[in-house]
Amino acid sequence: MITVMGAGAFGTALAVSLSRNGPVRLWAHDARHVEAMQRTGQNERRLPGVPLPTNITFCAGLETFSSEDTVLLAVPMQRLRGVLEGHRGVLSQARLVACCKGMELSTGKGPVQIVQEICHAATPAILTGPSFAADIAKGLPTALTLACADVRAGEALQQALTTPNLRIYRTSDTIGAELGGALKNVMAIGAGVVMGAALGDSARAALMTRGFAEMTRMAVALGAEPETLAGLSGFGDLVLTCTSEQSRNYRFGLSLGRNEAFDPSVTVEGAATARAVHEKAQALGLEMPITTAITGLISGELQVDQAMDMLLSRPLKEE
Ligand SMILES: NC(=O)C1=CN([C@@H]2O[C@H](COP(=O)(O)OP(=O)(O)OC[C@H]3O[C@@H](n4cnc5c(N)ncnc54)[C@H](OP(=O)(O)O)[C@@H]3O)[C@@H](O)[C@H]2O)C=CC1
Ligand SMILES: O=C(CO)COP(=O)(O)O
Repeated sequence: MITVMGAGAFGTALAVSLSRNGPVRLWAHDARHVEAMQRTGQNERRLPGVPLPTNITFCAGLETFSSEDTVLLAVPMQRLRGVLEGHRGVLSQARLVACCKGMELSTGKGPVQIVQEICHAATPAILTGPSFAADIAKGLPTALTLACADVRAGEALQQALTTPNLRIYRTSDTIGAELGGALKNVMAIGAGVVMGAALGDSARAALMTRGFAEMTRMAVALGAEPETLAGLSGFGDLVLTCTSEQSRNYRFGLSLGRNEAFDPSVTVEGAATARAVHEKAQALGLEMPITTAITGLISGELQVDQAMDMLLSRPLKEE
């Protein structure tokens, strides 16, 4: 059976799609949320307007969990460690598929690394790539990357998680897959700033292209294959979230660029991740000027014109 931990927009959308293959269990950390989903047949809090199929069951505990189960971890990045530590006993030997995108602020680690650290005997994997929860929930066609270092387990997960609308590609490069998803959110905030400040489509294309160079530079320095970054989990998701107002990271950037307030209850993974990436780049001695500028914009230490001056006045170099 598949258990999805995290009843946010993404976990709920994955549960809806996977329920076409068989029964799915959807876990939420808040028992009142579980009760509301049972009562209304919808997740009004995080994915309103989507009827939840009857073969999705809801729970706030994992009492009936079997170690044969596959678990999708669809909680926000900065909450992943706490969720795993709270359920270490039951999850210790499961197949654990991280579905979150980001880098932990306190450690600079990605989701697969955190799963490995806490649940040593589990099989860790990550499901990532360009996919808005609302699109998946509507049954629109979507392609994702499943990364698992254990090739056999990766093949089994690829089969189990493919649905008529969800096409899954596989790789064993978990480092590349998790970094692609983390780093593209930082660039999506930057693209939003560019458009919010009316700097133009050409500037956004420049940011995406040079941002992709930064993403690849860091990922390769940390052991990723450059091909992974060029795939769905990197380039694919960068394109999606730098160009669509469905992206919360992009919308957050739009408000920064317009000097407008942004609803703090909305999950914006790129905000904490920008800081984590900036710190890691400094520790590794990597040049990541766009990430530095975006981090300064998010913290309020830089205004848009200062960030632009900083980027445009850098010494001229080869592409
Ligand atoms: N939405 C999307 O289109 C996509 C999202 N993702 C990724 O999925 C991950 C989750 O995002 P998403 O579902 O969109 O986020 P949402 O903001 O929709 O939901 C977050 C969920 O996490 C829950 N939560 C908050 N704190 C905790 C905690 N301490 N323990 C357990 N659960 C907690 C929230 O509960 P509560 O409501 O009670 O606060 C809520 O159910 C992110 O890393 C995101 O990047 C990936 C691809 C697409
Ligand atoms: O990662 C996503 C799409 O692939 C979702 O993006 P946001 O978190 O910016 O909404």
